[in-house]
Amino acid sequence: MLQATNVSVHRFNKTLLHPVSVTFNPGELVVLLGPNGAGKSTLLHCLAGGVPDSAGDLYWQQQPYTQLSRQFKSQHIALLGQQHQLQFAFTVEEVVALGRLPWNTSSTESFQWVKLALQCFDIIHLQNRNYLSLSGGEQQRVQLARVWVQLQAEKTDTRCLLLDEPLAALDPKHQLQLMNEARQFAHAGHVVVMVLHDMNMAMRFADKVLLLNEGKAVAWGKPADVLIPEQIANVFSLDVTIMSHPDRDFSFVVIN
Ligand SMILES: Nc1ncnc2c1ncn2[C@@H]1O[C@H](COP(=O)(O)OP(=O)(O)OP(=O)(O)O)[C@@H](O)[C@H]1O
Repeated sequence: MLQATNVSVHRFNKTLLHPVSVTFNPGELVVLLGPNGAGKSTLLHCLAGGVPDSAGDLYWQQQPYTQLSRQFKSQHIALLGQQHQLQFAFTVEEVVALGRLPWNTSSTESFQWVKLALQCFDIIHLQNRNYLSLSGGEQQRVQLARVWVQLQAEKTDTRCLLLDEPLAALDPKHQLQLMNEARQFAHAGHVVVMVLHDMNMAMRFADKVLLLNEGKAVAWGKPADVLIPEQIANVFSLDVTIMSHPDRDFSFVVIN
């Protein structure tokens, strides 16, 4: 369980994130939604423990972050931010293997996880390619594979995957694959929190949605309870209709 208590960020005389308290349970995929500048990435980075000037408290499985060793934290909590800067001509396999750095596992075991990740994110055919020569979407899949291997272990204790706009640059098939993979990982007993702009992906895949606006958490709950026309009008200034899928058990948002 990941618990944030009164987490806030105040910088340059501006409150980027007003105090927010929220608990992310194992087994749930949570989507952070909100307009540009709402504070989604700021909150996600706070959850990763990577915002030194944030206030409030963070707990992983009831333990304060401040008591977790760096190695334990990076074996249990992985963040994929929006930007990945890599200057060196590593191969795809080498970039994915960087995710194994927090682990002292044998190279054989590491290689097995890397191989699985290459299959899982459909990049096995790119394995020996120079990362810098890949397209944006291919690079994104490599980075997703890197954070995925960071959390893999024989032990089955709870882990936490934090993804900032992971669908950006992915084509529709790979978007769907990623959402299925993330949901499967969450439902296996882990915590998954991701920032998305796609309300329909949230409707379909999220167990819960946290809606942010102007640095404040404004709604929290099941997607169908949060993503209602009045709320969407207030937060996104959009006029929408919610429709049910004719054959499947989810609704979707149509912008009028
Ligand atoms: N270092 C900084 N200095 C000043 N303002 C900042 C800084 N970092 C972020 N902000 C501001 O904080 C606010 C929240 O930013 P954040 O990146 O969390 O938004 P977001 O909801 O993820 O937006 P987007 O959907 O555009 O990615 C924005 O108004 C942004 O301009």
